[in-house]
Amino acid sequence: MSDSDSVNDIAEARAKIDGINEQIIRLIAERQQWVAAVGKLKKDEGAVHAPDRVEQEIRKVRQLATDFGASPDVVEATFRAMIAAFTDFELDVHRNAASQSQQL
Ligand SMILES: C=C(O[C@@H]1C=C(C(=O)O)C=C[C@H]1O)C(=O)O
Repeated sequence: MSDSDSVNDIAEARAKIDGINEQIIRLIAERQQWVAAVGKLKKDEGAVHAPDRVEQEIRKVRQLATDFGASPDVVEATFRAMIAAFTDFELDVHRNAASQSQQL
């Protein structure tokens, strides 16, 4: 398979993108497990939103993007969207865990 600078077949480039999507989703699934763990450990719903932590992560991922040759703006936008979705997910996990512990 040719590299991204010399590829001249859209289907071949898209097959690469599809393979990368699969790797990203594997990592998202792994990330989800850890976000769920955090959601169970937080004391209350107010703690689920952690804006200082989000900004700290954004600073880190922008630097990592630069180190790896990715666009910091694309990486920031991607992470802001992902973290927003995970925060909603974490809120569900936290609520379920809280209602289960009330039933015990
Ligand atoms: C996972 C956490 O909770 C939420 C989800 C985050 C994420 O997906 O990175 C970051 C901050 C919070 O909005 C956390 O506080 O670490």
